Amino acid sequence: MTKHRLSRSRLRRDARRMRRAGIEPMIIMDDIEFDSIAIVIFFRLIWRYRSELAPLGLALLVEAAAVALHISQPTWWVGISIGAAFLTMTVLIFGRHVGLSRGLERVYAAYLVAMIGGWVATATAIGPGKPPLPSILIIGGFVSALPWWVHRRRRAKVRVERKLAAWPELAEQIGLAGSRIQSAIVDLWGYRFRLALARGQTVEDAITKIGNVESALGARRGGVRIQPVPEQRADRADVRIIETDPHADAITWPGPSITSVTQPMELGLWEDGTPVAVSLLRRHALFGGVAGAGKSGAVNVVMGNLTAAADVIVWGIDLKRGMELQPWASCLDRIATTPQEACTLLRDAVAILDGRAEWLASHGLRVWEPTPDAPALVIIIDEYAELVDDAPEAVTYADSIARRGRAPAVTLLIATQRPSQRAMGHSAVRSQMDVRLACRVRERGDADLILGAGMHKAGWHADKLNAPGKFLLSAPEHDIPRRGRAYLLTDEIVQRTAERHAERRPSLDPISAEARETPLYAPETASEPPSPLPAARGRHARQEAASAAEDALKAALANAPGEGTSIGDLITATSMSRPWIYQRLRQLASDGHAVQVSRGRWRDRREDHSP
Ligand SMILES: Nc1ncnc2c1ncn2[C@@H]1O[C@H](COP(=O)(O)OP(=O)(O)OP(=O)(O)O)[C@@H](O)[C@H]1O
Repeated sequence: MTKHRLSRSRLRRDARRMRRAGIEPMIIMDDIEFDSIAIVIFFRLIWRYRSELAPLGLALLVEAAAVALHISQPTWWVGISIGAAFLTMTVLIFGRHVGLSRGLERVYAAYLVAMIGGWVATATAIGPGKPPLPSILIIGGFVSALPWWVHRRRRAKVRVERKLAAWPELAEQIGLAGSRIQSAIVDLWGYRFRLALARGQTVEDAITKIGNVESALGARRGGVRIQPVPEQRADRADVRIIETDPHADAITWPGPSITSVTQPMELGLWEDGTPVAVSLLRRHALFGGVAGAGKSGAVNVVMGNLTAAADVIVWGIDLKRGMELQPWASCLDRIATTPQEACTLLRDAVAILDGRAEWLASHGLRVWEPTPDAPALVIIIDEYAELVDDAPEAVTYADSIARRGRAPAVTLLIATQRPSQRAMGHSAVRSQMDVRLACRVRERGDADLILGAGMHKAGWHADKLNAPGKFLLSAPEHDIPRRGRAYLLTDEIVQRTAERHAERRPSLDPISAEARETPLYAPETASEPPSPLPAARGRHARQEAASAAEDALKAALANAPGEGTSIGDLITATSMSRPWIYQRLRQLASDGHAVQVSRGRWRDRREDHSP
């Protein structure tokens, strides 16, 4: 046999060529010891199966520790017992902070700590070889390892790790040579990883290779999605592998995803298993679809989230005698179940909107920033068509809120089966909806009614949705037709969530509360369309109105008698609302220009009469 001395780089090059030709290279050189190959293979196997072998490794470690402790420190068993008990409690109580998110996982980890601690303490005292300690270690260790071996998430993680370890080779075969996997996450529906592309490769290159990626990773057809990363780096791509269809069954609501109305809330999952997140801050929403398509289900998800946020108040109108919203009654600041109540509720909302708009204008502010002390107001109207039929005068208020409610954070969420012109009361409400969620509809035209003209033609096929809770979502951040499925809240979950959230609901801020008590537009005239506010007439007109009112206020204070003038007189003199008057009086008082003579009576500051 001729001896060949080959350089390593040459070997690697040849091996690569053979692989490309479909031959798995097997290089045997007579200067390599067979036993060293065996050792390498042995350690490779151990590394490959490290997760499955972890219990064995742990048992060996425990045995070694016990031998060492028994020989050197046999009296330490007391300290070890106390330490183990302490650690067991710590794992149970604080385990969630180290990744043990589920209760069962914490119990298992605590059980292991207690078992190992107890065994090591006993072995330290009497010696690890003393019966029955060896049999306890072997049998107890085996039994304790069973949950670890069968744990679904662990096995899925290991399977994905092994698959991704082969990526460099796979990437070379599918034309993405040089790309690297930066991080991977395994979840319920499959796994996803971030790909660092090689120099010169683009996300579009990766997208054109989707079929090859599916084949290389053994995924199902259509089971791989490749997208640019949110940070818009051209040399990175997010790859998602869907192994289980997330929409196959109802998806249980995982709990609220927001703590503030300023955050986007999760309504459900897209087909690729990623969450559907949408913001409702300063946006009106329309949920449509045939009876039984899941509108109320989607409203429940919104309720579950909004009631978890401390900076939003929710009012509800449910003319089906409260059938849909009643379970949330404890979290609703107000609920209307009759046409008359609905009308009053919407009229009050307009008064609040006006009060806030005026306050914003007088402070030179553009929008109402929700906080727990000054919460946003969301009005949920279930089956809007019933409101139109039973309380037509309420539509004027709804229209007003739809047109002017965004900046003062007074918004509508309307659910209706078919938002035709008639069902919407021939108002502009539908055109003002910023977020549109279409569940299944009967006819193509109905998709356009909910989502907007021409949407069906553009691929928004809400008539093809085939299960309750499935939807298409159109919003400023969602402009491509993708199917989502809403989370499902069972009646028990709704009840439990409402009970839990009821304690932490905010109340109306003073500006809004005062505006509601003293509406800018008197209730008698309420059924007429409200006249436009200064805020709606443009900046110049608003400034003029504000400065004229300011002058009138100062003049009224200057002309006030010694005992001061009443708030009612100031309202008459300025034609402004009570909150505006109070706010300006507070400001003038702190600047030293006005004084409160007695309760509700004010005048300007005069040297001779100063109190
Ligand atoms: N996200 C969902 N996942 C699975 N099933 C759902 C989902 N949403 C609703 N469903 C099922 O569909 C049924 C009807 O849903 P829902 O009451 O929400 O429909 P709807 O569109 O509000 O109907 P209606 O207009 O009559 O009030 C529910 O009882 C539930 O079983």
